[in-house]
Amino acid sequence: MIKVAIAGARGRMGTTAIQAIEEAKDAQVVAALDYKYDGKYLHNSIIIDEEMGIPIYTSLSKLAEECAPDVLLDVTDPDAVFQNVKEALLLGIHPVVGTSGLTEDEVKDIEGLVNELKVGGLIAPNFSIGAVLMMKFAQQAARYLGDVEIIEMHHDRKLDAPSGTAVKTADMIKQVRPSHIQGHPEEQEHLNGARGADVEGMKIHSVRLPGLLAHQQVLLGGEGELLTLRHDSFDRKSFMPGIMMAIRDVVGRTDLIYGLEKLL
Ligand SMILES: NC(=O)C1=CN([C@@H]2O[C@H](COP(=O)(O)OP(=O)(O)OC[C@H]3O[C@@H](n4cnc5c(N)ncnc54)[C@H](OP(=O)(O)O)[C@@H]3O)[C@@H](O)[C@H]2O)C=CC1
Ligand SMILES: O=C(O)C1=N[C@H](C(=O)O)C[C@H](O)C1
Repeated sequence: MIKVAIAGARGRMGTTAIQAIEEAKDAQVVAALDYKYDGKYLHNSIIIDEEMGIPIYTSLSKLAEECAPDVLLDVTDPDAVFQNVKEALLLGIHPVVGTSGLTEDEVKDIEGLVNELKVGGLIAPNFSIGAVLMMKFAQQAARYLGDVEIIEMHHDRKLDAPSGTAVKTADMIKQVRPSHIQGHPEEQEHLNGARGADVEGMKIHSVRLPGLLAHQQVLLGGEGELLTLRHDSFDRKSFMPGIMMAIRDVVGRTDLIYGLEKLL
């Protein structure tokens, strides 16, 4: 049985992940890591005092001592994730990270620590299999259609922009297409941000609206043609098969995996 602790258990992803892990035969949620509610319990998404449901800890070392998790699933926010992952590694707990907003330097630091401690970890900017396929297809297509714009669209409660998925997509495309200026070389922005964020000439546009969950379009233009790749997550359940795949994989690892596509 794989013992999982969840940081961010009270949140939207945390709540859905608890259900998915509890439904699996080979994994169980043993504790929640939080920054408040120490000593309380999370039961059916409610914080209670009685000893029922998932115990909440504000200290990962105390949590580790009392619950001995194999994995820490982090679905918190960009300010919390780096510290949580470092502490988990130092305690010998395998981190599975869904939280977006880690910087390139932070990912490098985590990789250094993973290699030094030989405690494997996994960071997935997107756990949805469909989104991972969309990113792979975009990478494949960008070999031939090298002018790319990414439009990512999310719910308006999202803290970070651009999304981790858009950053990872641009990252994967960077590996197969030479950096170059897109659009007119003398184009001018008459309103700041009109052309979006720039990654080696690729543009990323972030949309935030109520009603949306997680959506992305990759537009690849060529002479007289346009290829549009689109993925939509309509429910957070779309991320659960990827999360379970990551939890099962990471316990046998001593390296860092960045991107679920490495497991497909
Ligand atoms: N990789 C993927 O496939 C996916 C990744 N995500 C990412 O997952 C993260 C969470 O998303 P979502 O569930 O929608 O966000 P929510 O805001 O619903 O949940 C985040 C939770 O983390 C809690 N939290 C904040 N800081 C800490 C901390 N230090 N320790 C423990 N808990 C903490 C928050 O508490 P409080 O409410 O008190 O602030 C909140 O309950 C985001 O970064 C999002 O981008 C989301 C979907 C898919
Ligand atoms: O905040 C979200 O909701 C999501 N965040 C991730 C991201 O930043 O790419 C993954 C998914 O898009 C949902």
